[in-house]
Amino acid sequence: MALQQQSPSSFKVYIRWRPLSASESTTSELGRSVIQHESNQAISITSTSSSNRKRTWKSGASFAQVFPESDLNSHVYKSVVEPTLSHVMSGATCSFFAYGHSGSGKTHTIIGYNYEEDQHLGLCLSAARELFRVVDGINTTIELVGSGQDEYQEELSIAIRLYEVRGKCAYDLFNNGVECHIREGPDGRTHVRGQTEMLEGGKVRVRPIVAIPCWSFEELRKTVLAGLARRSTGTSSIHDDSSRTHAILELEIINKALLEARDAVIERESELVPVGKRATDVYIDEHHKSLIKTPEGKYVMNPERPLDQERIDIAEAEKQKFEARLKLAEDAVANCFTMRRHPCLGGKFVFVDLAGSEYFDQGTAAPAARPKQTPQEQRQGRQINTDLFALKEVVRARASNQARIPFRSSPLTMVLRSHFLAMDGQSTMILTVSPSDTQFAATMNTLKYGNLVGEAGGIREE
Ligand SMILES: Nc1ncnc2c1ncn2[C@@H]1O[C@H](COP(=O)(O)OP(=O)(O)OP(=O)(O)O)[C@@H](O)[C@H]1O
Repeated sequence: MALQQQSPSSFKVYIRWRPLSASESTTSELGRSVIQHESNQAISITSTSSSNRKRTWKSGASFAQVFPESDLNSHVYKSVVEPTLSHVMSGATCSFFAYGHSGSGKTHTIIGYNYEEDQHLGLCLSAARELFRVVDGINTTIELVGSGQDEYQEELSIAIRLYEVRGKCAYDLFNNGVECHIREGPDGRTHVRGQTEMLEGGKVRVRPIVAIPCWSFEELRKTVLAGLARRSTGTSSIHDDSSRTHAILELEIINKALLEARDAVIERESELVPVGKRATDVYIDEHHKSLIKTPEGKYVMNPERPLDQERIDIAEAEKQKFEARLKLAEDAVANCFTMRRHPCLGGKFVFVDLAGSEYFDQGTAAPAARPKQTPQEQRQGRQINTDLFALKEVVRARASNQARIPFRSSPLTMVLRSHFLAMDGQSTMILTVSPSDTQFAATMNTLKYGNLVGEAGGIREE
Protein backbone atom coordinates (compact mmCIF):
# COMPACT_ATOMS: atom_id res chain seq x y z
CA MET A 1 0.00 0.00 0.00
CA ALA A 2 1.22 3.47 -0.79
CA LEU A 3 2.36 5.48 2.20
CA GLN A 4 2.57 9.26 2.48
CA GLN A 5 5.79 10.59 3.91
CA GLN A 6 5.86 14.28 4.62
CA SER A 7 9.16 15.48 5.96
CA PRO A 8 9.23 18.75 7.90
CA SER A 9 11.24 20.25 5.05
CA SER A 10 8.90 19.06 2.32
CA PHE A 11 8.62 21.04 -0.86
CA LYS A 12 5.41 20.73 -2.89
CA VAL A 13 5.76 21.20 -6.61
CA TYR A 14 2.93 22.26 -8.95
CA ILE A 15 2.86 22.68 -12.72
CA ARG A 16 1.00 25.51 -14.42
CA TRP A 17 0.49 25.59 -18.19
CA ARG A 18 -0.09 29.00 -19.70
CA PRO A 19 -2.12 29.60 -22.88
CA LEU A 20 -0.26 29.97 -26.18
CA SER A 21 0.82 33.57 -26.59
CA ALA A 22 -0.16 35.62 -29.64
CA SER A 23 3.26 35.04 -31.19
CA GLU A 24 2.91 31.28 -30.66
CA SER A 25 -0.62 31.05 -32.04
CA THR A 26 0.51 29.49 -35.31
CA THR A 27 2.75 26.91 -33.63
CA SER A 28 1.54 23.45 -32.71
CA GLU A 29 1.05 22.40 -29.09
CA LEU A 30 3.01 19.81 -27.18
CA GLY A 31 1.28 16.49 -26.52
CA ARG A 32 0.61 16.34 -22.75
CA SER A 33 -0.78 13.74 -20.40
CA VAL A 34 -1.06 13.55 -16.64
CA ILE A 35 -0.69 10.22 -14.86
CA GLN A 36 -2.45 10.09 -11.50
CA HIS A 37 -0.58 8.18 -8.77
CA GLU A 38 -1.81 7.58 -5.24
CA SER A 39 -1.74 11.26 -4.33
CA ASN A 40 0.76 12.83 -6.68
CA GLN A 41 0.88 13.24 -10.40
CA ALA A 42 3.43 12.47 -13.09
CA ILE A 43 3.49 14.16 -16.46
CA SER A 44 4.47 13.17 -19.96
CA ILE A 45 5.15 15.61 -22.81
CA THR A 46 5.68 14.87 -26.48
CA SER A 47 6.96 17.12 -29.19
CA THR A 48 4.88 16.54 -32.30
CA SER A 49 5.96 19.33 -34.61
CA SER A 50 7.08 18.16 -38.03
CA SER A 51 10.33 20.13 -37.76
CA ASN A 52 11.24 18.18 -34.62
CA ARG A 53 11.94 14.53 -34.45
CA LYS A 54 9.31 13.00 -32.16
CA ARG A 55 10.53 13.33 -28.60
CA THR A 56 8.85 12.28 -25.37
CA TRP A 57 9.80 12.94 -21.78
CA LYS A 58 8.14 11.46 -18.68
CA SER A 59 8.50 12.61 -15.09
CA GLY A 60 8.26 10.70 -11.85
CA ALA A 61 5.24 11.12 -9.55
CA SER A 62 6.69 14.33 -8.17
CA PHE A 63 3.92 16.84 -8.65
CA ALA A 64 1.10 17.80 -6.31
CA GLN A 65 -1.17 19.05 -9.10
CA VAL A 66 -1.09 20.17 -12.74
CA PHE A 67 -3.09 23.30 -13.65
CA PRO A 68 -4.31 23.49 -17.25
CA GLU A 69 -4.08 26.80 -19.16
CA SER A 70 -7.77 27.51 -18.52
CA ASP A 71 -7.18 27.88 -14.76
CA LEU A 72 -7.02 31.50 -13.67
CA ASN A 73 -4.83 32.96 -10.91
CA SER A 74 -7.76 32.78 -8.46
CA HIS A 75 -7.96 29.01 -8.97
CA VAL A 76 -4.21 28.57 -8.43
CA TYR A 77 -4.44 30.72 -5.29
CA LYS A 78 -7.25 28.60 -3.83
CA SER A 79 -5.40 25.33 -4.46
CA VAL A 80 -1.85 26.38 -3.60
CA VAL A 81 -1.77 29.35 -1.21
CA GLU A 82 -5.05 29.33 0.68
CA PRO A 83 -4.41 25.93 2.36
CA THR A 84 -1.26 27.37 3.95
CA LEU A 85 -2.99 30.41 5.48
CA SER A 86 -3.54 28.62 8.80
CA HIS A 87 0.26 28.08 9.10
CA VAL A 88 0.94 31.77 8.59
CA MET A 89 -1.77 32.58 11.13
CA SER A 90 0.09 30.42 13.63
CA GLY A 91 3.25 32.51 13.09
CA ALA A 92 4.97 30.29 10.48
CA THR A 93 6.59 31.31 7.19
CA CYS A 94 5.25 29.89 3.92
CA SER A 95 7.28 30.48 0.76
CA PHE A 96 6.19 30.22 -2.87
CA PHE A 97 8.61 30.11 -5.76
CA ALA A 98 7.67 30.51 -9.43
CA TYR A 99 10.20 28.74 -11.63
CA GLY A 100 10.20 28.51 -15.40
CA HIS A 101 11.88 29.68 -18.53
CA SER A 102 11.63 33.24 -19.63
CA GLY A 103 8.10 34.24 -20.70
CA SER A 104 6.44 31.15 -19.23
CA GLY A 105 4.19 33.01 -16.75
CA LYS A 106 6.09 33.42 -13.45
CA THR A 107 5.31 37.12 -13.01
CA HIS A 108 1.74 36.55 -14.22
CA THR A 109 1.34 33.96 -11.45
CA ILE A 110 3.15 35.57 -8.52
CA ILE A 111 2.48 39.27 -9.08
CA GLY A 112 -0.07 39.35 -11.89
CA TYR A 113 -0.59 41.97 -14.58
CA ASN A 114 -4.19 42.85 -13.68
CA TYR A 115 -4.34 44.49 -10.26
CA GLU A 116 -8.07 45.14 -10.16
CA GLU A 117 -10.05 42.00 -10.97
CA ASP A 118 -10.07 39.39 -8.25
CA GLN A 119 -9.68 36.34 -10.48
CA HIS A 120 -6.55 37.80 -12.12
CA LEU A 121 -4.74 39.10 -9.04
CA GLY A 122 -1.29 37.58 -8.60
CA LEU A 123 -0.90 35.13 -5.72
CA CYS A 124 0.80 37.74 -3.52
CA LEU A 125 -2.06 40.24 -3.79
CA SER A 126 -4.71 37.58 -3.23
CA ALA A 127 -2.78 36.44 -0.16
CA ALA A 128 -2.50 40.03 1.12
CA ARG A 129 -6.22 40.60 0.69
CA GLU A 130 -7.00 37.39 2.61
CA LEU A 131 -4.50 38.26 5.34
CA PHE A 132 -6.16 41.66 5.83
CA ARG A 133 -9.57 40.00 6.07
CA VAL A 134 -8.37 37.63 8.82
CA VAL A 135 -6.24 40.19 10.67
CA ASP A 136 -9.03 42.81 10.65
CA GLY A 137 -11.28 40.20 12.22
CA ILE A 138 -8.72 39.53 14.97
CA ASN A 139 -8.33 43.26 15.61
CA THR A 140 -12.00 43.50 16.52
CA THR A 141 -11.52 40.79 19.17
CA ILE A 142 -8.18 41.61 20.81
CA GLU A 143 -8.36 43.92 23.73
CA LEU A 144 -6.49 47.09 22.84
CA VAL A 145 -4.63 48.44 25.83
CA GLY A 146 -3.73 51.95 26.91
CA SER A 147 -5.23 55.14 25.67
CA GLY A 148 -4.56 57.63 22.90
CA GLN A 149 -1.64 56.56 20.67
CA ASP A 150 -0.75 53.56 22.85
CA GLU A 151 -4.10 52.04 22.16
CA TYR A 152 -3.00 50.99 18.72
CA GLN A 153 0.34 49.43 19.65
CA GLU A 154 -1.20 45.95 19.53
CA GLU A 155 -3.32 46.44 16.42
CA LEU A 156 -2.25 43.90 13.80
CA SER A 157 -1.38 44.89 10.28
CA ILE A 158 0.71 43.77 7.30
CA ALA A 159 4.21 45.00 6.52
CA ILE A 160 5.53 44.48 3.03
CA ARG A 161 9.09 44.21 1.73
CA LEU A 162 9.91 44.10 -1.97
CA TYR A 163 13.42 43.61 -3.27
CA GLU A 164 15.30 42.07 -6.13
CA VAL A 165 18.36 39.86 -6.01
CA ARG A 166 20.70 40.46 -8.93
CA GLY A 167 24.29 39.27 -9.08
CA LYS A 168 25.77 39.47 -5.60
CA CYS A 169 23.47 42.21 -4.25
CA ALA A 170 19.88 42.89 -3.35
CA TYR A 171 18.06 46.04 -4.49
CA ASP A 172 15.37 47.50 -2.23
CA LEU A 173 12.43 48.51 -4.40
CA PHE A 174 10.81 50.43 -1.52
CA ASN A 175 13.94 52.48 -1.04
CA ASN A 176 14.66 53.78 -4.56
CA GLY A 177 16.26 50.49 -5.55
CA VAL A 178 19.19 51.13 -3.20
CA GLU A 179 21.92 48.48 -3.42
CA CYS A 180 22.05 46.22 -0.35
CA HIS A 181 24.93 43.99 0.59
CA ILE A 182 24.32 40.36 1.42
CA ARG A 183 26.71 39.14 4.13
CA GLU A 184 26.96 36.36 6.63
CA GLY A 185 27.39 37.72 10.15
CA PRO A 186 29.50 36.20 12.94
CA ASP A 187 26.24 34.73 14.26
CA GLY A 188 25.95 32.64 11.07
CA ARG A 189 22.83 34.56 10.01
CA THR A 190 22.51 36.37 6.71
CA HIS A 191 22.34 40.15 6.96
CA VAL A 192 21.08 42.24 4.08
CA ARG A 193 22.47 45.69 4.73
CA GLY A 194 20.80 48.55 2.92
CA GLN A 195 21.19 52.30 3.03
CA THR A 196 24.00 53.60 5.24
CA GLU A 197 23.50 57.03 6.85
CA MET A 198 26.30 58.97 8.53
CA LEU A 199 24.77 60.83 11.47
CA GLU A 200 26.16 63.41 13.84
CA GLY A 201 28.46 62.19 16.59
CA GLY A 202 29.91 59.49 14.31
CA LYS A 203 26.74 57.42 14.46
CA VAL A 204 26.30 55.12 11.45
CA ARG A 205 22.81 53.91 10.78
CA VAL A 206 22.58 50.88 8.49
CA ARG A 207 19.05 50.09 7.45
CA PRO A 208 17.86 46.60 6.61
CA ILE A 209 15.46 46.05 3.69
CA VAL A 210 12.62 48.52 4.25
CA ALA A 211 9.36 47.06 5.58
CA ILE A 212 6.38 49.32 4.80
CA PRO A 213 3.47 48.88 7.19
CA CYS A 214 0.10 49.00 5.46
CA TRP A 215 -3.21 49.35 7.28
CA SER A 216 -5.56 48.37 4.45
CA PHE A 217 -5.47 46.22 1.33
CA GLU A 218 -5.90 49.29 -0.88
CA GLU A 219 -2.86 50.91 0.70
CA LEU A 220 -0.84 47.72 0.21
CA ARG A 221 -1.89 47.36 -3.43
CA LYS A 222 -0.79 50.93 -4.20
CA THR A 223 2.49 50.38 -2.35
CA VAL A 224 3.23 47.20 -4.32
CA LEU A 225 2.52 48.92 -7.64
CA ALA A 226 4.86 51.80 -6.79
CA GLY A 227 7.63 49.32 -5.94
CA LEU A 228 7.04 47.19 -9.03
CA ALA A 229 7.51 50.23 -11.25
CA ARG A 230 11.19 50.07 -10.22
CA ARG A 231 11.69 46.43 -11.29
CA SER A 232 14.43 46.05 -13.84
CA THR A 233 13.83 44.21 -17.07
CA GLY A 234 16.18 43.20 -19.85
CA THR A 235 16.57 40.90 -22.78
CA SER A 236 16.49 37.19 -22.06
CA SER A 237 17.17 34.41 -24.54
CA ILE A 238 13.41 34.33 -25.18
CA HIS A 239 11.96 37.86 -25.14
CA ASP A 240 12.82 41.53 -24.71
CA ASP A 241 10.87 42.45 -21.57
CA SER A 242 12.14 39.81 -19.25
CA SER A 243 12.65 40.04 -15.48
CA ARG A 244 16.39 39.55 -15.12
CA THR A 245 16.30 39.44 -11.34
CA HIS A 246 14.71 37.32 -8.65
CA ALA A 247 11.94 39.45 -7.12
CA ILE A 248 11.11 38.69 -3.50
CA LEU A 249 7.95 40.00 -1.89
CA GLU A 250 7.36 39.40 1.81
CA LEU A 251 4.09 39.94 3.68
CA GLU A 252 4.56 39.88 7.44
CA ILE A 253 1.95 40.23 10.16
CA ILE A 254 3.14 43.02 12.44
CA ASN A 255 1.95 45.55 15.00
CA LYS A 256 3.28 48.99 15.91
CA ALA A 257 4.99 47.71 19.04
CA LEU A 258 7.08 45.27 16.96
CA LEU A 259 7.98 47.93 14.35
CA GLU A 260 9.06 50.37 17.06
CA ALA A 261 11.09 47.68 18.85
CA ARG A 262 12.90 46.86 15.57
CA ASP A 263 13.56 50.56 14.90
CA ALA A 264 15.05 50.87 18.38
CA VAL A 265 17.51 48.06 17.56
CA ILE A 266 18.66 49.97 14.46
CA GLU A 267 19.13 53.13 16.55
CA ARG A 268 21.09 51.28 19.29
CA GLU A 269 23.29 49.70 16.60
CA SER A 270 24.01 53.13 15.12
CA GLU A 271 24.96 54.50 18.58
CA LEU A 272 27.28 51.57 19.20
CA VAL A 273 29.37 52.27 16.07
CA PRO A 274 31.29 55.40 17.32
CA VAL A 275 31.66 54.03 20.85
CA GLY A 276 32.98 50.70 19.56
CA LYS A 277 35.33 52.49 17.18
CA ARG A 278 36.63 54.69 20.00
CA ALA A 279 37.34 51.65 22.19
CA THR A 280 39.32 50.05 19.36
CA ASP A 281 41.17 53.31 18.60
CA VAL A 282 42.15 53.82 22.25
CA TYR A 283 43.41 50.23 22.53
CA ILE A 284 45.52 50.55 19.38
CA ASP A 285 46.78 54.03 20.36
CA GLU A 286 47.86 52.90 23.83
CA HIS A 287 49.69 49.82 22.56
CA HIS A 288 51.32 51.84 19.80
CA LYS A 289 52.60 54.53 22.22
CA SER A 290 53.74 52.12 24.91
CA LEU A 291 55.98 50.09 22.63
CA ILE A 292 59.38 51.07 21.29
CA LYS A 293 61.67 49.40 18.80
CA THR A 294 65.12 48.32 20.01
CA PRO A 295 68.23 48.69 17.77
CA GLU A 296 67.88 44.90 17.19
CA GLY A 297 64.42 45.49 15.70
CA LYS A 298 62.45 44.02 18.63
CA TYR A 299 59.39 45.70 20.20
CA VAL A 300 59.56 46.18 24.01
CA MET A 301 57.56 48.20 26.56
CA ASN A 302 58.53 51.89 26.67
CA PRO A 303 59.63 52.61 30.30
CA GLU A 304 58.94 56.34 29.78
CA ARG A 305 55.38 55.87 28.50
CA PRO A 306 53.72 52.88 30.20
CA LEU A 307 50.39 51.54 28.95
CA ASP A 308 47.46 53.61 30.28
CA GLN A 309 45.23 50.67 31.16
CA GLU A 310 42.69 52.95 32.85
CA ARG A 311 42.10 54.84 29.58
CA ILE A 312 41.55 51.53 27.77
CA ASP A 313 39.18 50.30 30.50
CA ILE A 314 37.08 53.48 30.41
CA ALA A 315 36.62 53.25 26.64
CA GLU A 316 35.87 49.52 26.91
CA ALA A 317 33.32 50.11 29.70
CA GLU A 318 31.57 52.73 27.58
CA LYS A 319 31.39 50.26 24.72
CA GLN A 320 29.95 47.59 27.00
CA LYS A 321 27.32 50.06 28.22
CA PHE A 322 26.14 50.58 24.63
CA GLU A 323 26.31 46.84 23.91
CA ALA A 324 24.02 46.29 26.89
CA ARG A 325 21.60 48.93 25.54
CA LEU A 326 21.57 47.09 22.20
CA LYS A 327 20.95 43.78 23.96
CA LEU A 328 17.99 45.35 25.81
CA ALA A 329 16.55 46.56 22.51
CA GLU A 330 16.99 43.09 20.99
CA ASP A 331 15.28 41.56 24.01
CA ALA A 332 12.39 43.98 23.53
CA VAL A 333 11.91 42.60 19.99
CA ALA A 334 11.95 39.04 21.35
CA ASN A 335 9.44 40.12 24.03
CA CYS A 336 7.02 41.27 21.37
CA PHE A 337 6.80 37.62 20.33
CA THR A 338 6.73 36.05 23.78
CA MET A 339 4.06 38.52 24.96
CA ARG A 340 2.05 38.53 21.74
CA ARG A 341 -1.72 38.56 22.04
CA HIS A 342 -2.14 36.36 18.99
CA PRO A 343 0.24 33.69 17.60
CA CYS A 344 0.04 35.16 14.10
CA LEU A 345 2.45 38.03 14.91
CA GLY A 346 5.51 37.51 12.68
CA GLY A 347 3.69 35.05 10.40
CA LYS A 348 4.93 35.50 6.85
CA PHE A 349 4.11 34.81 3.24
CA VAL A 350 7.17 34.97 0.99
CA PHE A 351 6.67 35.06 -2.78
CA VAL A 352 9.63 34.65 -5.10
CA ASP A 353 9.35 35.45 -8.80
CA LEU A 354 12.55 33.77 -9.91
CA ALA A 355 14.38 35.19 -12.92
CA GLY A 356 13.73 33.17 -16.07
CA SER A 357 16.01 30.20 -16.50
CA GLU A 358 17.63 30.12 -19.90
CA TYR A 359 17.96 27.07 -22.08
CA PHE A 360 19.02 26.85 -25.66
CA ASP A 361 17.73 23.92 -27.63
CA GLN A 362 20.64 23.61 -30.02
CA GLY A 363 18.58 21.31 -32.25
CA THR A 364 15.70 23.69 -32.85
CA ALA A 365 16.42 27.29 -31.95
CA ALA A 366 18.52 29.13 -34.47
CA PRO A 367 20.71 31.67 -32.66
CA ALA A 368 19.57 34.36 -35.07
CA ALA A 369 15.98 33.87 -33.92
CA ARG A 370 16.86 34.82 -30.34
CA PRO A 371 16.90 38.42 -29.14
CA LYS A 372 20.48 39.72 -29.00
CA GLN A 373 21.97 39.78 -25.52
CA THR A 374 24.80 42.05 -24.48
CA PRO A 375 27.83 40.39 -22.80
CA GLN A 376 26.49 41.78 -19.50
CA GLU A 377 23.11 40.15 -20.10
CA GLN A 378 24.84 36.88 -20.95
CA ARG A 379 26.76 37.11 -17.64
CA GLN A 380 23.48 37.79 -15.84
CA GLY A 381 22.01 34.72 -17.56
CA ARG A 382 24.86 32.57 -16.25
CA GLN A 383 24.47 33.98 -12.71
CA ILE A 384 20.71 33.29 -12.84
CA ASN A 385 21.34 29.67 -13.77
CA THR A 386 23.93 29.39 -10.95
CA ASP A 387 21.36 30.75 -8.45
CA LEU A 388 18.71 28.33 -9.65
CA PHE A 389 21.12 25.40 -9.41
CA ALA A 390 22.05 26.47 -5.87
CA LEU A 391 18.36 26.67 -4.92
CA LYS A 392 17.81 23.10 -6.11
CA GLU A 393 20.83 21.89 -4.12
CA VAL A 394 19.51 23.59 -0.96
CA VAL A 395 16.14 21.87 -1.37
CA ARG A 396 17.87 18.50 -1.85
CA ALA A 397 20.17 18.97 1.13
CA ARG A 398 17.28 19.98 3.39
CA ALA A 399 15.11 17.09 2.30
CA SER A 400 17.83 14.54 2.97
CA ASN A 401 18.51 16.18 6.36
CA GLN A 402 22.14 16.87 5.50
CA ALA A 403 24.10 18.49 8.31
CA ARG A 404 25.45 21.14 5.96
CA ILE A 405 22.97 22.90 3.74
CA PRO A 406 24.79 24.90 1.04
CA PHE A 407 23.04 28.23 1.62
CA ARG A 408 26.29 30.08 0.91
CA SER A 409 26.46 28.82 -2.68
CA SER A 410 24.61 31.84 -4.02
CA PRO A 411 23.31 35.24 -2.85
CA LEU A 412 19.77 34.03 -3.58
CA THR A 413 20.00 31.06 -1.22
CA MET A 414 21.75 33.22 1.42
CA VAL A 415 18.85 35.68 1.36
CA LEU A 416 16.28 32.88 1.55
CA ARG A 417 18.11 31.10 4.38
CA SER A 418 15.98 32.41 7.25
CA HIS A 419 12.77 31.60 5.38
CA PHE A 420 13.89 28.05 4.73
CA LEU A 421 14.91 27.57 8.36
CA ALA A 422 11.76 29.17 9.84
CA MET A 423 9.94 26.92 12.27
CA ASP A 424 6.95 25.02 10.83
CA GLY A 425 7.52 26.68 7.46
CA GLN A 426 6.25 25.26 4.21
CA SER A 427 7.71 25.73 0.77
CA THR A 428 6.04 25.42 -2.58
CA MET A 429 7.26 25.67 -6.15
CA ILE A 430 5.07 26.43 -9.13
CA LEU A 431 6.60 25.47 -12.45
CA THR A 432 5.27 27.69 -15.20
CA VAL A 433 5.40 26.24 -18.70
CA SER A 434 4.41 27.08 -22.25
CA PRO A 435 2.46 24.51 -24.30
CA SER A 436 4.15 25.59 -27.53
CA ASP A 437 6.03 22.85 -29.34
CA THR A 438 8.81 25.36 -30.09
CA GLN A 439 9.48 25.52 -26.33
CA PHE A 440 9.84 21.75 -25.90
CA ALA A 441 13.44 21.82 -24.63
CA ALA A 442 12.86 24.71 -22.21
CA THR A 443 9.65 23.15 -20.92
CA MET A 444 11.31 19.77 -20.49
CA ASN A 445 14.18 21.41 -18.58
CA THR A 446 11.73 23.21 -16.29
CA LEU A 447 9.87 19.97 -15.62
CA LYS A 448 13.14 18.09 -15.03
CA TYR A 449 14.19 20.71 -12.48
CA GLY A 450 10.81 20.49 -10.74
CA ASN A 451 10.94 16.70 -10.88
CA LEU A 452 14.26 16.73 -9.01
CA VAL A 453 12.94 19.24 -6.46
CA GLY A 454 9.74 17.23 -6.04
CA GLU A 455 11.59 13.92 -5.69
CA ALA A 456 14.02 15.43 -3.22
CA GLY A 457 11.73 17.51 -1.10
CA GLY A 458 8.20 16.56 -1.93
CA ILE A 459 5.80 13.95 -0.70
CA ARG A 460 7.17 10.59 -1.73
CA GLU A 461 4.98 7.64 -2.46
CA GLU A 462 6.19 4.17 -1.61
N1 LIG B 1 -1.58 31.55 -17.10
C1 LIG B 1 -1.58 32.60 -17.95
N2 LIG B 1 -2.73 33.03 -18.51
C2 LIG B 1 -2.75 34.08 -19.37
N3 LIG B 1 -1.65 34.74 -19.76
C3 LIG B 1 -0.46 34.36 -19.27
C4 LIG B 1 -0.37 33.26 -18.34
N4 LIG B 1 0.93 33.10 -18.03
C5 LIG B 1 1.60 34.04 -18.70
N5 LIG B 1 0.78 34.80 -19.44
C6 LIG B 1 1.17 35.92 -20.30
O1 LIG B 1 2.40 35.58 -20.95
C7 LIG B 1 3.30 36.71 -20.96
C8 LIG B 1 4.64 36.34 -20.28
O2 LIG B 1 4.36 36.03 -18.93
P1 LIG B 1 5.30 36.51 -17.73
O3 LIG B 1 5.77 37.91 -17.93
O4 LIG B 1 4.59 36.19 -16.49
O5 LIG B 1 6.54 35.55 -17.94
P2 LIG B 1 7.82 35.35 -16.99
O6 LIG B 1 7.97 33.89 -16.83
O7 LIG B 1 7.68 36.16 -15.78
O8 LIG B 1 8.98 35.89 -17.92
P3 LIG B 1 10.43 36.48 -17.52
O9 LIG B 1 11.12 35.52 -16.65
O10 LIG B 1 11.15 36.63 -18.80
O11 LIG B 1 10.16 37.79 -16.85
C9 LIG B 1 2.57 37.84 -20.27
O12 LIG B 1 1.96 38.65 -21.24
C10 LIG B 1 1.51 37.14 -19.44
O13 LIG B 1 0.39 37.93 -19.18
